[in-house]
Amino acid sequence: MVTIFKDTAYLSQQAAELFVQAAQEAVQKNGRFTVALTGGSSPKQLYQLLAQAPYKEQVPWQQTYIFWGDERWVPLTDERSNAKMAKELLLDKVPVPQEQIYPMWDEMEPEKYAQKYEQILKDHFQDQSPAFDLILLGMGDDGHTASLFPGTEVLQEKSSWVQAYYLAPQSMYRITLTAPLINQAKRVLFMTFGDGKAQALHEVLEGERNPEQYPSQLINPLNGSLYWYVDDKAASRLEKFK
Ligand SMILES: O=C1O[C@H](COP(=O)(O)O)[C@@H](O)[C@H](O)[C@H]1O
Repeated sequence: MVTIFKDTAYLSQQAAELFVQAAQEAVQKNGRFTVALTGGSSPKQLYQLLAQAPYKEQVPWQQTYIFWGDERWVPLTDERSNAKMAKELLLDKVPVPQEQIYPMWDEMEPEKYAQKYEQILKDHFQDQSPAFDLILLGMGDDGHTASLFPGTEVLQEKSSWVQAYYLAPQSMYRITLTAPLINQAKRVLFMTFGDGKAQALHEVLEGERNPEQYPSQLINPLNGSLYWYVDDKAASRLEKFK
C-alpha cells in the first residue's frame, strides 16, 4: 500500500499511529512486541513523536523488544551509528528495559557478530517463525534499504538472517538483516521523503524488476503487510499511485 503525504510531519504522525497499533496488537496476541528500527534521516521525526505524549503512553514499552534492520559498523558513540540516533531521540526517553534492546554492534569482527546477532534472534523467536511484528525501513536515493546496497552479494542471500560485509564505496563494514528475514515480518513500513528519492521510488514501485540495482524491490512480506509512506516530493515521478 502506498500512501502519499503532503508533509513529513503528518507522515511521521501516521507512522507513529501504525507503530502503536502494531505494538498493542502484538502484545494483546502474543504478550510482546518485536520491532526492528531503521537508521538514516527518515525515522527521526517518528522517534521524536514516539518519545512524547500521546504515543509514549500508548506503546507497551515493558513488553517491547528492539532490534535494528541494519547498522553502519561503528561504535555506539559514533555519530554515524543508527543505534546512537535512536537512543538519543527515543530509547533514552521511554521505559523500554535495557536488556530488551539489541544494537547491532560489539567489539568483535563484524562477520562473527552477524552470526551472533542471528543467534540472538533465534533465541528470541525460539520455535516460532522469525516474524517481526514491525520492521521500519528507509530507502536511499540509490534504492538501497537497510544495508542491502545495489550490486552487493548480500542481495543473493537465501537462507541466513543477518550478514555483515565490507562496503568498499563507503570504506566501512555494514551489518544487515537479509531480505528473506525481513520478508517474514507481519508489517514492514518504508518511510521515504524528498526529491532525491523520486527516481528510485519510481523504479522500485513501477520499474522493471531489477533488485540488483534497486534492492528495495526485494522487500515483499510473504504473509505480512507492506506500507510505503512517502511525501509528495518523493512521489513526484510516480504514475500509477497518484
Ligand atoms: O545508511 C542508511 O541509509 C538508509 C536510508 O537513509 P535515509 O537518510 O535516506 O533515510 C537507512 O534506511 C539505513 O538504515 C541506513 O543505514
